[in-house]
Amino acid sequence: MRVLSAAQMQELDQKTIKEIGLPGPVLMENAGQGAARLINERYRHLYPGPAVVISGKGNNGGDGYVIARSLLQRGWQVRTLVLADDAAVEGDARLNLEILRKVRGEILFAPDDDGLSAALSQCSGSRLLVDALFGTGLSSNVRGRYARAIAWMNDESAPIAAVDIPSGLDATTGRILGCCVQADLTVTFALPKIGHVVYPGVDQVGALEIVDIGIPAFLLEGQTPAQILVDGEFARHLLPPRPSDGHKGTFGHLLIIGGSTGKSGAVALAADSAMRSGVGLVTAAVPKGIHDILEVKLTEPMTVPLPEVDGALGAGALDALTEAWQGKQALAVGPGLGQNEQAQELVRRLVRDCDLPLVIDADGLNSLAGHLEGLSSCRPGTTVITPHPGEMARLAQIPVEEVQQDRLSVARDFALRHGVIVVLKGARTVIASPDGTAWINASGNPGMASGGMGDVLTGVVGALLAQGMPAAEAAVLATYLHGAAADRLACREGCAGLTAGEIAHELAAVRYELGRRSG
Ligand SMILES: NC(=O)C1=CN([C@@H]2O[C@H](COP(=O)(O)OP(=O)(O)OC[C@H]3O[C@@H](n4cnc5c(N)ncnc54)[C@H](O)[C@@H]3O)[C@@H](O)[C@H]2O)[C@H](O)CC1
Ligand SMILES: [K+]
Repeated sequence: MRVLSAAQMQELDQKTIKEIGLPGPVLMENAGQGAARLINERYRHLYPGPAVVISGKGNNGGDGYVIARSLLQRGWQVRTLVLADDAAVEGDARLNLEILRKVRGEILFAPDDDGLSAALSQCSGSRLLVDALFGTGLSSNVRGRYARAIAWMNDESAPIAAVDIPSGLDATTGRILGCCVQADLTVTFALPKIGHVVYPGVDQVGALEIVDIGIPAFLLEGQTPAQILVDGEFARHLLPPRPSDGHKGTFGHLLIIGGSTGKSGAVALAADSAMRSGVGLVTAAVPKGIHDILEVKLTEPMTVPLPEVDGALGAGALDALTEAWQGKQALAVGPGLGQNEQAQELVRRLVRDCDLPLVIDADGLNSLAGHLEGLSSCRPGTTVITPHPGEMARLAQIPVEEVQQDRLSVARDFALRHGVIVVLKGARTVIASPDGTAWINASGNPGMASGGMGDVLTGVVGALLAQGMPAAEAAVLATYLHGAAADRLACREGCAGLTAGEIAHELAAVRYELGRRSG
């Protein structure tokens, strides 16, 4: 499902009005009536209220006036609190404020602090709150009486139904701008916004419902860059074919490069999860000091011992690696690699010299921090990097706080600049392509917050690359399957104490069940 930025939604609104000729008041009526219907259904147990609509002076408030009128006509006791002067309300909102007045809606104006205190004292004890204060027009941190109104709503015991987006949430980044309504229900229009589906926004919206307000879907066609929420319905269409006459060679051979003393498990997890993701063959190229350990840990995957220095891959391993990647379909570089300078130099040379599809993770990524020129030698759009926020910060040379402030933009900018697919891991992992398209993964849970999970993801990405999937699709599907495997396990064991190895064991079943879903 597509998700929109605030600007993209406003562009769609305006195109519908100007190019299609659907007047703004009709859009607002459709929005308000649709929202009122859902509110009336969900809060039937609170009928007939009293309910209060807390509105701003913009079109989000305009939606609120339509909702107030619609609830009034359904028999609800409704009052509307406008945090502005009467005269400040303009345009389509003005039209609906006048209509609300003519249908005898009770309207209170709170243009200043004193007015707000007086009005709120009349609204205490309401059974239902409707948040129509700010929508996609919020453009800065919420302050003053607006912040007081939000705090008041959150402190009341009544559930809050947010119109379009919880007030205080940035529709484009999902950031909280000072303070934010904690909604029980959010009714949005046409399509979800990015802010609804990324953290911390995800925690603010409550139940998310979408109302069609009459915007033709074809208007989306030309709109770029696209953002896509990846759920099972979307992911299942990415599953690669599995020809019944397929053999090991059909499904590719993945070479995994990594490991160091004390970090053999990372390679083992990546190799095991690759095998469970449908690849034909896996070979793990590791420092010879841990080779025997891997021979014991791994059964199906093959192993190759490489020259080492201090327990990690040494510069002398390049020739052996060059030979090892012959005849392979993809490489996965980094699990357990370590921070040894020779191993890091080896990765930089490999990235420069190898033109196979590549997934680079963990210390493989740290090798590239400050040496990004190597990425430009990769064929555009064939290399996947899978940083967590700290690794992304080192690669982009910005503070990790800045990465987390706008994950989508950081991932997108890096992908665009370096021609790679970026998988920026975390709750609601973001995948970004050099063409600007971004995906937001909806699967996964806090049970994934433990060591080894990234190695498992690396194995899944590598396995799908080796099966011939285009890099962006492989990254999106792998991220979804990885989270869905954790969800499948969490259904039985909860979200604490899950191990990466157990999640890897769910991968085959998750892929099978996804393939059996029907549209
Ligand atoms: N035809 C349409 O565009 C439709 C829009 N819909 C609804 O409209 C809102 C977007 O309305 P907009 O007027 O652009 O802005 P808001 O109502 O979200 O904001 C109100 C107002 O607030 C001011 N403002 C912005 N930031 C702050 C701040 N930090 N502090 C104080 N005031 C602030 C700003 O000047 C705005 O004017 C959209 O969400 C929908 O709910 C209809 O649904 C469909 C048609
Ligand atoms: K709102």
